Amino acid sequence: MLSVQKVTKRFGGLTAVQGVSLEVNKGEIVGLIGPNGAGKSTFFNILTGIYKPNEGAILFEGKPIHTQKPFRIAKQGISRTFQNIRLLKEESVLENVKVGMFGQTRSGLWSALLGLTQAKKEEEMVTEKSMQILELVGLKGYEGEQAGSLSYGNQRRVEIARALVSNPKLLLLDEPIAGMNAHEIEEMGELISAIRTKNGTTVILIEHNVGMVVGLCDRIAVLDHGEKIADDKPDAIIANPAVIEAYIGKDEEAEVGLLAAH
Ligand SMILES: Nc1ncnc2c1ncn2[C@@H]1O[C@H](COP(=O)(O)OP(=O)(O)OP(=O)(O)O)[C@@H](O)[C@H]1O
Repeated sequence: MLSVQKVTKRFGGLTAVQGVSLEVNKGEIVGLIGPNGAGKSTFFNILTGIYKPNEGAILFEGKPIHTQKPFRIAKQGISRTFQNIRLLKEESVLENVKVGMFGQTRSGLWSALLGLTQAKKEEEMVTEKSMQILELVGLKGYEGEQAGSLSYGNQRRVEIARALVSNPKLLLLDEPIAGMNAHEIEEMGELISAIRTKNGTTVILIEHNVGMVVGLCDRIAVLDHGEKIADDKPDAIIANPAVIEAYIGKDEEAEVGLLAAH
């Protein structure tokens, strides 16, 4: 589904991502781990078109996307969440999810303003789809609540719902369990598995909690100083000396998780 080929991104004299390749198959859940500053978020920003790579290519379903603008990439079926929760906190949960369909509907501003039939139909369709997704992420009944009033874990669910409402083929999750308690982490793991099973969505997730990644992912790629140093099944990753070495002294949370998983 996704073929990242020797991608490099430089910021002035700093190489944030260096010659990284990654193949992702349809239906896989792939973890992307690495110490702070390893280049994980930059890699997501390259995939979604926020940054253009200086070198390399990215094919999505066989077509090059590294030259395309973010909205075009999104339209082809790549959706993401962000490290920091980005909700319209004053708006309802439903409105926040509907925002995820922006750019997917056909009616223009004028027809929307004039309330023409096409716009009305689309509005109904978007609401219905949003309600279905809210049920999938376990937020049925919360649609009328103000997004900012929800628990931290549920706000993350709203973000995922917003990313899912456009029916993405590939979902990129940037630290989906950051700041969550143990119970919320377990529930989020179950939700990500359910998204794959029920919707057939392929997932790449960045995460510092190695225990969670090991339990959830089919495969894990490890970045260190912008380079991919490992790409393997979870059991092999936690036994890989280069991975352990990369973490030691750099990321306490991940180091403890890695040793515990080991
Ligand atoms: N827009 C930018 N301009 C300049 N340098 C940047 C920019 N974005 C990222 N960097 C640098 O690139 C390197 C990789 O950063 P990145 O945020 O991708 O790492 P990360 O693995 O996601 O880290 P973390 O786990 O802390 O979120 C860092 O040295 C960072 O300071």
